[in-house]
Amino acid sequence: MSLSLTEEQKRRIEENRQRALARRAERLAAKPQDMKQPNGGQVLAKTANQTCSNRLEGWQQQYVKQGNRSEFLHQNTHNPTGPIQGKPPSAEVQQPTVRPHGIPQRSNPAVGTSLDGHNSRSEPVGSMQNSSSPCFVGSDSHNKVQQTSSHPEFLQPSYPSGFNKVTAAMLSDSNTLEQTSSTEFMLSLNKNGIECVGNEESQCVNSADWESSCNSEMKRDSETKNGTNVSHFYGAKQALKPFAAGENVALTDGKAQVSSASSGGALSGTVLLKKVPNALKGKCMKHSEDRFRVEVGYNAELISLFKTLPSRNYDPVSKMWNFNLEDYNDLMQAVQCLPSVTLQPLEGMDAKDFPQASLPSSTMLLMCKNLQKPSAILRGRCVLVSRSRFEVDIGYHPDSIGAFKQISSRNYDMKTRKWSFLLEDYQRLSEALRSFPSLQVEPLPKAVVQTFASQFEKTSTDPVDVPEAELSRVDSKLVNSLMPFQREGVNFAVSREGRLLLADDMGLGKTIQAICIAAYYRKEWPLLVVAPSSVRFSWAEAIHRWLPSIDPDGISVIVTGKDNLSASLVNIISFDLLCKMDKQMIASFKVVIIDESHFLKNMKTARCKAAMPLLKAARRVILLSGTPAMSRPSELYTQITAVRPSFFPRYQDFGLRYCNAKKMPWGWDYSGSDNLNELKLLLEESLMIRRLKADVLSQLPAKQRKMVVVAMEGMNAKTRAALAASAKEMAKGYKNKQQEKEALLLFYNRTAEAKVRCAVEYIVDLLESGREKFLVFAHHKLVLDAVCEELKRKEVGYIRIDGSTPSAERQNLCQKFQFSEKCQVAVLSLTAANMGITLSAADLVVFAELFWNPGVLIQAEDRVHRIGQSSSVNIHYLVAKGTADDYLWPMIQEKMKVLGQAGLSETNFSQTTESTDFFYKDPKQKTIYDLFQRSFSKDGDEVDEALLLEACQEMEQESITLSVDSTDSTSPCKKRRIDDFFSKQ
Ligand SMILES: Nc1ncnc2c1ncn2[C@@H]1O[C@H](COP(=O)(O)OP(=O)(O)OP(=O)(O)O)[C@@H](O)[C@H]1O
Repeated sequence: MSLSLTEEQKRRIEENRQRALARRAERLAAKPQDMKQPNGGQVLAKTANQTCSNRLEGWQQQYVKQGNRSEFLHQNTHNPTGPIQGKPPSAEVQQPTVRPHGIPQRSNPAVGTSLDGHNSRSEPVGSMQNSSSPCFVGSDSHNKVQQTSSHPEFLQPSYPSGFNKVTAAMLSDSNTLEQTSSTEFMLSLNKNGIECVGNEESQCVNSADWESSCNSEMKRDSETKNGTNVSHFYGAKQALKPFAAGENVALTDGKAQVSSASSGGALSGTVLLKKVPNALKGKCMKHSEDRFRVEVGYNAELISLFKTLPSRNYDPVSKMWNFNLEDYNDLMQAVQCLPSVTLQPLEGMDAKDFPQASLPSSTMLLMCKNLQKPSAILRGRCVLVSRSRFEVDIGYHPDSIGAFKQISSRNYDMKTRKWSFLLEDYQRLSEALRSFPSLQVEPLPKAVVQTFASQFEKTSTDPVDVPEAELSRVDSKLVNSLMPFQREGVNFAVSREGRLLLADDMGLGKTIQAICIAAYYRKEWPLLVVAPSSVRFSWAEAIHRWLPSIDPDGISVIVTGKDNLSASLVNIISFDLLCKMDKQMIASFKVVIIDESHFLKNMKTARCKAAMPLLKAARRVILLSGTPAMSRPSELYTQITAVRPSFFPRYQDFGLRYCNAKKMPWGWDYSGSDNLNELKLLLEESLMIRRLKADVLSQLPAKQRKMVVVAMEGMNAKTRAALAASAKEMAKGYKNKQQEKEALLLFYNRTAEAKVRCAVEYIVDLLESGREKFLVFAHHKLVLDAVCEELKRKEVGYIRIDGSTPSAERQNLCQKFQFSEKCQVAVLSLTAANMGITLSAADLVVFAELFWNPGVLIQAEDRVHRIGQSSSVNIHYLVAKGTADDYLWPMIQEKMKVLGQAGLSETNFSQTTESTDFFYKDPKQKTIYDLFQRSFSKDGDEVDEALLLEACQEMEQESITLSVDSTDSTSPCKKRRIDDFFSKQ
């Protein structure tokens, strides 16, 4: 007999069933462990799906925007309802194909495996199907993917029914759980999170991409008003993004139990990590009763991990970390997050002692969180190491090694442990490295790429020969005088289109080269020369000397702010006056020479501010400096920018690359240095030429004398008047020789007073230019005192030897100058220290004052130019116009000829020094010159003979001993006689 139910009964039963179901659903929500029940997953998944439905739109929009995954979009278009509306809810995971080498090929995110046992491949709709779908929450007994409930602390009651904290975490954090096969999840942690698996090209993102996408997603998330903090995964890119601080790691999903269909057994709670093939291997060893240590090589991630363990201790001797056994399990579990490390367990403790199946403890979560921190990103950089090769400077990163090995030009340096490649492989390698999101590799600077553009395209490593410049348009006198290396300098300049930094060592003739380069561009003149004020007139002289085709009237030295700049063909101006000039007028110059360009090293100075716009506007920029940077690369920045404004438009870029720039509480510190070899290569290729004296010594004379015409405009009115009066008197003539001599000495004395300021200024400029050791000779106490005072004021180490220095002390002073680095200047009396001492540690001698006896001068020069001197010696004679120098200088030259002929001077003075034909245009001057000649020839004969005799004796002495002679061989008696003669003031 069949028992048939009435309609009413059926309705009531159905109502009760519904109520029961509802109660059960409530119970399930309250008791997460109940989710193990078959229906639990469904309930949960349904809720999740509903919750996430709003998000789907955003995700789709993102893809539309990206133009990516069109196939997926197409499928969605065909089934607009998708599983959310049209199908029973299910949590689905993606099922990528497995690539031969074991790394799974990421499949179309639309294709996945449903956790409820439905293979979503057969279902075209995949709105929640990508690997990181928030719908990965449900399970049943068949699909072997279960949401465990053994960690109730992960539940968050305020979540909608069916949500636990794990689910929420998955949803709220765009984590990176990837299913690598239908049965296994692969959580491939890389340096900063998840390894890129599958098709790198389409899926890997660099952190910059990620950041921007993350920002937009965060924005979208914050706009969600569904009452939950859940967000969703946005597809492949999102799944692959690196971890960021504050996220829950995919390990959270370790709460999910993943079963392996292939193995047939469930691995409860396991998150299987794919270790890279050449993972770093280490082992745990017993350290003490309650501690263990880890013996392993360097791995940045591992160290980050170690640092999260409370009981950590680093032993600097063994360079190993050890821990309390209490932390053992946590460590071993967390190590599973690191694909690049494997650790052998402690002896006697099997894997079962720290079951992989156990869910992550809070410590482990903390550790994994720490792994997500940006510090876990492995940072490195590409650095140029030669004209044709670059190096990738990163720590150990197994994946990138694989990429390196794909490049045929690779080279591994065992010493530095760095890989280098030909520049032509740069692009390829950069692309490969970009695919590792855990890696941040700073590229080569734009300036390097620009400069070595040809090397990026070809394999040739030969430097391109600099073509010979066609110099027929330049005065032949100049061209014929160029030494071979100077000619090369000019060729370089022309090949760089007249924009360069000529950084030859001091005394190698930068002036002649600069004049030649400027003359090559003569059609673009007027020419502007900016120089320290102490050498402005020397520039006028040099231009007059080397370019005789220029009318001397066309060369003007600007001495006051009122002078008309640009009125002449050649304009010479000091840095200081440049600041006072009209900016528009300054900017009109197309050819500019900057002498001692390191004067511009500080961009905050007025001189730099005045010069930079001028240099940027000019077509040809010729910077001259023997010491472009004296202490740090930051000093080069303005000079580089002056020549190539496009190289480093931002100081910070330059600072970060080459100055090891650091952010300090007070601002940026650019005082360091970094990548200097690259900087050198860049500069030499693009804009700088530098030869050292040693490089071209064979082309240089043993001594190079230079006349430096010092500017006298700073002379005070009283001195000027006194000098003029003296000259006027002398022009009248004298009744007797005594009067003549007295007048001359007075004139000489006043000359010293007039020159002292310029001489000091010149010495200061030399120091500022980086001259490390040099001699300064002067005759008058006034000048010696002024020089010493200034050195003292500037805290420059010096020695002083004059008539008052006891003989015994001279030796010590000389030793000090010779061997102490701090002792930079030797201030010497022309008559008291011109012989018997050796100061060959210097290779420059400056004569602040002239002297009528060339024998004295040559002897003075030879304090440096003597045995022990390996360099070419530079001699600078400071000559002041309108003073006694006008007469002394030609007289000296004439006498020098005689000494040269007598073999007493190694070099012929007149051949190596510059022309002096600007003297004696006025007949009165001729009268005075005759007076000088007459007086000093007659009265000086005796003295000259005595000096020459002593010089000969000294030379004999030197040739016998061939050793350093630092004793004063002049007898005190003779010396006094000579001193008396010359020091009558
Ligand atoms: N080719 C040349 N022919 C003749 N004299 C030369 C030549 N080259 C350089 N000199 C002389 O050598 C001396 C040094 O030259 P210059 O002053 O140009 O050197 P520099 O490189 O500018 O040195 P610093 O950096 O000290 O200023 C000068 O007297 C100059 O006239």
